[in-house]
Amino acid sequence: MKTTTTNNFDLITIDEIGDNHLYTTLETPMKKNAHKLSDTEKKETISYLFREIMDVLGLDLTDDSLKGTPDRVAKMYVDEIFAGLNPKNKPKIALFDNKYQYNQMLVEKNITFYSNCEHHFVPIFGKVHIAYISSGKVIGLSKLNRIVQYFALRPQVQERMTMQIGKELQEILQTDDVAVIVDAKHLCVASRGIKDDTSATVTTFYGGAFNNQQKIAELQNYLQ
Ligand SMILES: Nc1nc2c(ncn2[C@@H]2O[C@H](COP(=O)(O)OP(=O)(O)OP(=O)(O)O)[C@@H](O)[C@H]2O)c(=O)[nH]1
Ligand SMILES: [Zn+2]
Repeated sequence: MKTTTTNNFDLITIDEIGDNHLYTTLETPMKKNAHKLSDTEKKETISYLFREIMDVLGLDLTDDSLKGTPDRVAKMYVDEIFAGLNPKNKPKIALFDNKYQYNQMLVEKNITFYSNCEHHFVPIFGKVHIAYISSGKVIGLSKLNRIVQYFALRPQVQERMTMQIGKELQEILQTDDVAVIVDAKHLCVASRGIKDDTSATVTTFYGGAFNNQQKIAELQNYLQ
């Protein structure tokens, strides 16, 4: 087991857990060879299995409204709401030189995201706010949204998604000076279980210069 320390976080790299898991604490836990099936094969299998679930629930799969649902769900999982599980869908990032030497924080706020809770497979949704200070490169604004979507389109927990976005941006932008704030509603809390539809969950990632009360206060000011 290797331990690496970056910013405030201890990243524990666990090389092998059991027979078929290979992940770090920051990565979405994936089994080995997760992508050896083609997208078509994944959809065929999911459709078959979802049909079984519907059948067990007693639904009439000959009904014209229900009969296409297994295929719809399979397509939605693979092509849409879980597309971020497949590295081939990672966005291509355009960086530009910071020729204008803009040296203050850039804040992209209110990025809408929809994800799904990995414990219950029901939606998590809300806003992501991102800030960074350039170390020489600037990123195309829309790419910030695309990075958020990539990590959101997986079964998630909010803490991991927040960290994944923050670490990815630090790597791409070659700077520690990155902040990520996620403000989200969890339908597993709102629509079932405890059924609290007023609470929200806030998670933060403050790297480098953002580990500073003044910087955090400045950022909070822009978010009001
Ligand atoms: N920390 C964290 N917990 C989450 C997140 N999404 C869902 N959860 C929680 O995961 C927990 C799973 O708890 P369990 O007791 O195994 O599941 P459960 O019996 O369905 O729990 P209830 O939701 O309390 O009915 C619940 O407390 C959820 O609220 C997340 O993003 N982060
Ligand atoms: Zn949940």
